[in-house]
Amino acid sequence: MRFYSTNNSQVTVSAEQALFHSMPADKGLYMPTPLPYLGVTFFQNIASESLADIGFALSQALFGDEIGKADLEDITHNAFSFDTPVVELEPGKLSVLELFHGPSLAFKDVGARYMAALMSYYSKRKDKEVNILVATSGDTGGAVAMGFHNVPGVRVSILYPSGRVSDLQEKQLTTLGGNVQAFEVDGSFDDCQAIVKQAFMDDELNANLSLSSANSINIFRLIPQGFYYVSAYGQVKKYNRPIVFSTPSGNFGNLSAGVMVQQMGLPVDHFVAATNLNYVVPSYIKTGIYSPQSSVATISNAMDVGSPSNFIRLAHLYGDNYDRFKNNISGYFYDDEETRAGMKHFFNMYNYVSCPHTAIGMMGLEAYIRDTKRDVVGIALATAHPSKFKSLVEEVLERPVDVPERLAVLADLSKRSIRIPAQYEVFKESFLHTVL
Ligand SMILES: N[C@@H](CCOP(=O)(O)O)C(=O)O
Repeated sequence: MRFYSTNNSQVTVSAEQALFHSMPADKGLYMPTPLPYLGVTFFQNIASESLADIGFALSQALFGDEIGKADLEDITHNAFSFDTPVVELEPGKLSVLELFHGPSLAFKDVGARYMAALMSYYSKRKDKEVNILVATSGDTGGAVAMGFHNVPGVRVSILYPSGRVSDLQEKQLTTLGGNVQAFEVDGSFDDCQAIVKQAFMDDELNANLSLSSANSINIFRLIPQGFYYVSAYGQVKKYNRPIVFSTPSGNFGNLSAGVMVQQMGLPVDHFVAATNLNYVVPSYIKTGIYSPQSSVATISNAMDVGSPSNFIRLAHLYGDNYDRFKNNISGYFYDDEETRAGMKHFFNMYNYVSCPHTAIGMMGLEAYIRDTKRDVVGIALATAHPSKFKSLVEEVLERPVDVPERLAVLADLSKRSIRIPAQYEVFKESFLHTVL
């Protein structure tokens, strides 16, 4: 498998180059070519395995010519020591796919840990330290910090918007130390993402350092996110009815990963893109006009993305055809008041405690089923453990929320961050000071 740039399909690079360079110099994003059609039978055969075994089977189908079987087995089994259960709220109709059983209690563990294992594999033959730059609106940072903590030959710098992540999310980014450092940016997630992207285009930085990204701009953060759609399919295929996934969305990597496995042959009937007030994609689906905006701060902060990086990937997956796009994805969005009401509704109705992002996915799914009156197996992706948003969830549901030990221990640790304005030159100077 090779990887082309969304800005120039003629130039392709190897998996290793796409992994370490993250972004092509022409400012596009890498896409796999060819995206193999593996067929429904392939997915039927692997879907009931563990997440690690699904990951292994798919990795072998995709990169088996580049990485040997035993190494791929190590990579996937090291990455996925947890599973992604489907919890049925209304059997055969409405379920949640719980993606928060990994170390950082968010779905990003899947991509971050796979990438970390892959980088460790390739890094053995590299002589230069790899500098991972990552922008986060909440969940990516924690998963990347934990996934790459103490990985030899790798240093991680996390940029996050000051005051716009939850307390426990911030602790995950700022307390590990060692090879992980955090930049607290006076700005939005989009400012953090713009700084990271500018760093990848900076000749001076690239001449001196080996820079890579662990955001979903890196195709290897995104590919493993397809594995859990397969796992979910394995858990509900017994119903033998059309499957609809509702994906809470911010940077749209999660949804792009789902569409990729669908195009490889996973039998998914339809997707719902569910967002908060950062609704540029639902708005595109409605109007055909794509118009990125400044991000709006909401209680579902991890989805506060006004200019989603992966829109371009989605457009490519549909051959830049608006009708194909809107026939396969429906869009729904919710403000904070509706999100709070949704969290209460799912608790009262099913005794299910959800984080605000998951509630948005569940509301989008309910709305799709109500609007279309289709008889489908609906699965909403549960992206983060509710305890990551402890104070909000407790306030909305008026009940205490249990915090798993691995998160609770962070509460008493002191944060260490480097505070900077949202200015590239200030970041660059400070970053160079820490890494050179
Ligand atoms: N929702 C994200 C924003 C970054 O998205 P990514 O998928 O590109 O890493 C977060 O939680 O940080």
